[in-house]
Amino acid sequence: MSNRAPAVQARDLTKTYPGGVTALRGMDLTVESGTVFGLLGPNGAGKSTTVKILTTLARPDSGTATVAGHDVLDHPDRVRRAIGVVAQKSGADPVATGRENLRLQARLHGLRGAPLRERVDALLDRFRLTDAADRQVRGYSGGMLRRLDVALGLVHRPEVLFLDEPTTGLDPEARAAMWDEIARLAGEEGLTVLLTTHHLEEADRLAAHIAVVDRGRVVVQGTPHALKGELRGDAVHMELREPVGEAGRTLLSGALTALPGVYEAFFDGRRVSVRAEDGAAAVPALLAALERAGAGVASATVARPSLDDVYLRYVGRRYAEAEAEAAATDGTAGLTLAGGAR
Ligand SMILES: Nc1ncnc2c1ncn2[C@@H]1O[C@H](COP(=O)(O)OP(=O)(O)OP(=O)(O)O)[C@@H](O)[C@H]1O
Repeated sequence: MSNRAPAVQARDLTKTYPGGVTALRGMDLTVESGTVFGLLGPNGAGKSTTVKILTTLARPDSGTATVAGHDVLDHPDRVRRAIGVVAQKSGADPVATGRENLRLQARLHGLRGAPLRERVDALLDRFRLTDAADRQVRGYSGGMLRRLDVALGLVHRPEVLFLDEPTTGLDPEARAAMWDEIARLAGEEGLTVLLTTHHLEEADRLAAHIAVVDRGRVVVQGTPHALKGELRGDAVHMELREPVGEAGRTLLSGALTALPGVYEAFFDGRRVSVRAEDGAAAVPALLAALERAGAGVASATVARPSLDDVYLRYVGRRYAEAEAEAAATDGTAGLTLAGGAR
């Protein structure tokens, strides 16, 4: 970890949109310089609103934030010079070529002549776009377009790069390639990357630190390893033959956690998840306890705790459930976990 000042610091940010939707309820964040930080949460958790405030596109109702040492409210122009922003939607001009897009961006940042050409060539090379440089962007694949977007965000050598859902809409191969690119950014260039994602696996793979966001605040943060490590033992997931009601859940929960070496039980429809000191050893007793309580079990699996289990532990519901809830409230198609909900 670096001993430089944090790249991003936010304290107690709140924001309620006109119409009464409260997006942030006391958001606190500290992002160390030179790291990849993941803001992880389901759709509607408040990630984009946080990024809008940190990139000076929105004002909080209360709270403070600094980015690259500059206060976002007092010195928005300094913040803008220090950051690169790659929005969810591409900012590239589809009828211009990749090179033209980069040249324009470089000119907007005051580059001219040889330094401009060198910077554009270096970025085309760095993001494997040299061969496609003189083709119109509208013919680019999803992966190429995302790489161009990141290159556009880096033209002026920002200290902090904001990546909003960097792999949404990419196929698995392009997503894996993008993950490599992002990992390289922080590793090689000392850049700080703040990425927002609702993709559990993405946060797990890329981020040195993760803040799990739910309903406008951070519920837990730490390294993915530490977060998973805090969950002692194994996760045992069981599928019941029938869903259980509220009263049944309390009863079953009591019966399960009374077993030796079993810590916690969570219910989600027909799914029951417990954490157990030794998952495999606990399964027979768990199955017997459920059968005794009249709940038949269709299947059981044992796994090491995942970020999904971390989410369940701190938020009290499954990640996919939170996504579905957000989609139902917003009317958006929020279920794009793409293999991440484990
Ligand atoms: N301009 C706006 N006006 C009113 N409500 C808004 C506006 N922008 C966001 N919201 C609401 O604020 C809440 C938080 O939204 P936000 O976009 O910050 O979440 P998010 O975690 O980034 O989700 P997503 O990935 O879908 O963007 C949501 O309930 C959303 O509907």
